[in-house]
Amino acid sequence: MNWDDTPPTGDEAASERLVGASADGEDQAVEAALRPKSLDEFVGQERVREQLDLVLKAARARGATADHVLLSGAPGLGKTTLSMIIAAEMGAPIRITSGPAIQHAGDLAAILSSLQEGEVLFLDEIHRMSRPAEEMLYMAMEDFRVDVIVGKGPGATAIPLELPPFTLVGATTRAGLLPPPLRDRFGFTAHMEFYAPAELERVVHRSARLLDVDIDADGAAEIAGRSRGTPRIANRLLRRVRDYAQVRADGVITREIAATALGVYEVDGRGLDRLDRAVLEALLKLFGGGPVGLSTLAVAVGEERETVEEVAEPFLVREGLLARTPRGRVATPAAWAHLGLVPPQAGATGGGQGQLFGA
Ligand SMILES: Nc1ncnc2c1ncn2[C@@H]1O[C@H](COP(=O)(O)OP(=O)(O)OP(=O)(O)O)[C@@H](O)[C@H]1O
Ligand SMILES: [Mg+2]
Repeated sequence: MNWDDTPPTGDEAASERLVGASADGEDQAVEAALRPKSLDEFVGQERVREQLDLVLKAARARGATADHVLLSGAPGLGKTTLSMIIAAEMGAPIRITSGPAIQHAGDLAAILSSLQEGEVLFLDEIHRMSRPAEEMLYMAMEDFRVDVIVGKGPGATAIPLELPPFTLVGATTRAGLLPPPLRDRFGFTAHMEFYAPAELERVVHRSARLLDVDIDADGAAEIAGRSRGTPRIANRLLRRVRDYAQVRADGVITREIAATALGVYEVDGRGLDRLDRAVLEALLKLFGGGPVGLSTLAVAVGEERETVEEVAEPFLVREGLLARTPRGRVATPAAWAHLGLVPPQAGATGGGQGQLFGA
């Protein structure tokens, strides 16, 4: 569970997946091209957009620098995109860095002292900043001032350094890991939710237009439905379906083309991929729907514990297909339905293990 020091194996496994939400190398250039440039272009997240619109408009009207903004939400929901939009809407330059890149307080001092007035400092993965840097940031955010320590030991002195007013935009996938003093120093916190299917359809249509891809309404709906509530995944699936439409069809993306193409890539109608389905299938077919311990389940699918827990399970839980209980992993009725299997008779539950059901 310690994401601060060692990246989990699950993270690595996630980056290879078509339905993984984190960015991988292949995505970066296209991703930049598909980024909305203004709040108006930004699809969905109505509440966040309206609140942010007010914050930015008010700051602009006062001729002031906008309040610090914290963006929290799962990977691929648009945090980096929004940070760039904030800068664009304020007509301000943006400096981009990340928590892990700031090892020492001195690194942060160097960045802060070189900011221009009104500049947006985007601090990605802010929960992974080092402790001393974090403490320096408190003062910088509140008083636009830092104390630069010169020298070591008893002879060390703190030299106060005035900073120009700037807007810190912090992004985190794990708001819960932020120390309260840091969280409290943001004037505005935007919590980004997973996108509704209709919103993802709009994302798909917009990206298709930018990529010059022909797609009909049903085709977009099919891709949206398999995108796990995440624009990054929607864009990635769209590109794979485009390839398929180009090579195996006339280039136009219809529902049938989208479904067949994503079938080739083993992304099912609900956005589950091979790993997700393997976990569900083992849970249902080998363990009668559970409860079964995580380790046992992981061995059954031939994966690491962490991979099952961090890569497959979060989405299965979110989708209401799997529950984590004190006694172990349990499948919900929706899981049986999704795999087209019949649950065991009521009353036959309890031990659960060793029963074989379905095909
Ligand atoms: N609201 C949106 N409307 C249209 N496209 C979006 C929206 N949000 C995100 N995207 C698209 O999804 C991709 C990923 O977004 P972004 O990089 O901003 O996510 P992120 O939250 O910063 O992810 P991470 O946590 O991995 O850094 C971008 O290429 C962008 O085009
Ligand atoms: Mg990002």
